[in-house]
Amino acid sequence: MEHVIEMKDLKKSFGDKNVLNGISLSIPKGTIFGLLGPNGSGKTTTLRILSCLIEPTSGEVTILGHQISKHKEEIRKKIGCVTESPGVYDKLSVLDNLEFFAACYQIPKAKRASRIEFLLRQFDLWERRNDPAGRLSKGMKQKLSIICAILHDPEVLFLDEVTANLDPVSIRKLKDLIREWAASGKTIIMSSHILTEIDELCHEFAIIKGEVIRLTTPQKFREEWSTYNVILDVGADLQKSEQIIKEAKEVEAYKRVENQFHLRIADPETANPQLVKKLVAADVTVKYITPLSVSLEDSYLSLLDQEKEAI
Ligand SMILES: Nc1ncnc2c1ncn2[C@@H]1O[C@H](COP(=O)(O)OP(=O)(O)OP(=O)(O)O)[C@@H](O)[C@H]1O
Repeated sequence: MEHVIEMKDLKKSFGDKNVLNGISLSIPKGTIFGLLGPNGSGKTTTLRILSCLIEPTSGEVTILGHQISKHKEEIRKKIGCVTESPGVYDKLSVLDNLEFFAACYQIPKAKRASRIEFLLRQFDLWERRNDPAGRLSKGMKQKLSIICAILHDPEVLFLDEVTANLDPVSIRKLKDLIREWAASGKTIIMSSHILTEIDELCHEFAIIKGEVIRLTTPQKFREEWSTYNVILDVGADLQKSEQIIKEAKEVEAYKRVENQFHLRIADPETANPQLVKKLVAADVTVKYITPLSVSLEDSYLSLLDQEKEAI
């Protein structure tokens, strides 16, 4: 598998404060990769190192085959980054900001105007093209910094809390765009505190707290933290059902939640029908049996609780 980004034992200290204690991650081409972690866990620091904005204290990063310690200029041409604070010039107009970035990225003059117009229209900023960037709303400024980051059509994108300040319609559009970029082979690393965003978008994600404490996919992570995976509703036949559930070899664990049972069943597709047969044979009315899904947020909070207890 082609890894577009390789981080090896990345460490970063600010003075005597160790912020990154050895992050190693490999990210394949076309992946949307999430960075998750509590405040101050080092997400922005990691993204700033990857974006060549700050130097690591030690460790190495390779992006698209170039070592960051040796080939920053090569890397900068091929990456785009959206950081928490939009890096646009308030006194310049929207168009002049983009002209400036286009010149920095050495986008050929013949292509600049059409590329800029295309992106401004895509992000609903065309009508505001002559306004100074300082007069844009926070969300509009965020869109402008996204355009600045993708103007040169980079192969790798770093997005730090990219949906902050955007309205729901713009967030939906941006999510679709992020999926399109990945489908076209771009590699994206995004940090977010919004777990549904990680869940909906990311193929894989790492939870970091100075180091990687979990590397997983949204689905695997939910499965890992879901103690119960099936809901059974038997109406009024609670006692009789409980006896059957207790004795059923298909059920690994269960708990009663009001008028329902939450069950842990290893192989629901084959085990559920057998359990239902047993219940029906005992004259229990099975109202419904359905998968119990756990949100990524529940799983994440459970993990952080467990980490706290371990300290
Ligand atoms: N330039 C700096 N000088 C000193 N300390 C810094 C600097 N930049 C970051 N830090 C510290 O490094 C730690 C990690 O910060 P970072 O911004 O990477 O966290 P984060 O995971 O992005 O947090 P958040 O979710 O709050 O955005 C924090 O304790 C922060 O105060």
